Amino acid sequence: MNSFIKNLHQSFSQNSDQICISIDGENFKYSEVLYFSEQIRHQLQAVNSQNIGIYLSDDVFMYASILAVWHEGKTYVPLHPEFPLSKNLSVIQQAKIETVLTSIEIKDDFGLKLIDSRKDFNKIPTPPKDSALENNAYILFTSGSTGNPKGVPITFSNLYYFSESFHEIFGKLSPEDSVLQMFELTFDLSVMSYLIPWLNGAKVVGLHKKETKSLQILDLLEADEITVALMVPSILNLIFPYLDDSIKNSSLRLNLFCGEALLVKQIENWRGFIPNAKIYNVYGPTENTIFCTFYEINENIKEKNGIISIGKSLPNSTMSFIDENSDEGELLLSGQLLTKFYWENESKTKETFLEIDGNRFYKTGDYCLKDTDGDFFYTNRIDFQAKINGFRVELSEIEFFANQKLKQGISLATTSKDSNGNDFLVLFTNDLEIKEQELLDYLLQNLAGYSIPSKVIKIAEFPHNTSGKIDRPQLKKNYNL
Ligand SMILES: Nc1ncnc2c1ncn2[C@@H]1O[C@H](COP(=O)(O)OP(=O)(O)OP(=O)(O)O)[C@@H](O)[C@H]1O
Repeated sequence: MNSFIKNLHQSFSQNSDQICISIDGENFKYSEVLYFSEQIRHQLQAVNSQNIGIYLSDDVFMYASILAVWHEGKTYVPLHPEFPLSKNLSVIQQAKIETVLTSIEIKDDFGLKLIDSRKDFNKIPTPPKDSALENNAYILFTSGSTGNPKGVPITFSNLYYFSESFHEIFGKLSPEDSVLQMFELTFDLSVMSYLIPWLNGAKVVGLHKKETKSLQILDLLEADEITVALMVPSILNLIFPYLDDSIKNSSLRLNLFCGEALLVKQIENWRGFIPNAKIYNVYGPTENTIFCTFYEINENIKEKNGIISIGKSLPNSTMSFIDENSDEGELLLSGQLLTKFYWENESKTKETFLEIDGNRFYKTGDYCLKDTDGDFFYTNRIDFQAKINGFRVELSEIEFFANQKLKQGISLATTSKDSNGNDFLVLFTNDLEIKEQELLDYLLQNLAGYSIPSKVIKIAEFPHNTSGKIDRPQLKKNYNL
């Protein structure tokens, strides 16, 4: 049994009477989740192909399916009911999926063998099958906003090192911990949110879809006495309207943010609500297993342009720039958390990974800076960089000054092309009160003329993608930009 599966298996046996999953008001013990997973395994035994699709909504069977796939020595590939059929089909085709675990009625005909996760065969648990550490635990297909979705295979070894690093920096959890799990399986922050609790006998509290996400999160934090939560910063924008100075949450002890730039502004509003929590900004791409940096947010927050530092590397991962002597540039990642390649996509692999002196590096596409203490700062995605009339414009700088002027909410700067093919700047904000002219005047006092947006668009709410991040392409599409 590989050391990752061994740790997981041990935790399931040692914690059999603890609550493993709590969802939609129902609690399931570790022994029960294991039991469900054995029923699914029973059906998987007849399946030859390695990659198994999971097409389930948030219920206990979704989690049991993951365990079943791993215990059978196979790899899971999440599909998504909210993805367009063409994307699900592209994933199925690329990953050569022949079997899908599901319990919801699939209206789209995938032409595949579908396994109902809920069938009961009265099977008692058997030990996990042997599988190598180098086998893939899951393959995630990224959003593909820039073309065909690309598959990122993450091995048991990657997960083993991630969990070791997590425990070293944040400490082990205990069966007394309740961990909020608000992500779709297609987004790898879900993996931290169920895996770390599973390895420690803690409770995973899942979100169910019926209610508004923001309200549900606030409710669950309180009612389930959540102690650990990983969130995307955007969720704070949705939660803020419901926060009240008189309400405090006392149970949350560890709150991690990942996935997008975290703003000082957002944390200042939030930290008063969770007085007992240690708050960290963590950073990382899917290609380097969930996240690979950490920065603890204390009284004196390190920031650049209002964006909080992403800090230093987790153990088992490294950060560097191509030019060793420089303290800025495109961030490169290397180490034990790194995927080996894009799934069956040699050209993309060649384009994105570097080999220097026998070591492999991943080019993140993120422009970063490093200070003299060795703390890193994310500034922008290189492909988001704008050129206006030949001048390089930092979108994050425009957002920084705009945010200073806003009374509430945040701003998001983007570019579009006019009919002559020239870039122009657009600023979105969800502060409906702010007067456009006041905002532009303030920007004029602080920025060069070419950095002033030609258009300010006020919106009640930013669109979010299935990962919960602000959906920039959708936002632009909504306004024909
Ligand atoms: N703490 C953070 N601060 C700033 N940016 C972050 C942080 N964490 C993650 N990111 C951003 O998210 C990216 C990784 O996200 P992910 O792997 O989910 O893919 P994506 O780039 O959002 O989407 P896709 O590749 O599917 O189009 C990072 O490269 C970085 O740009």
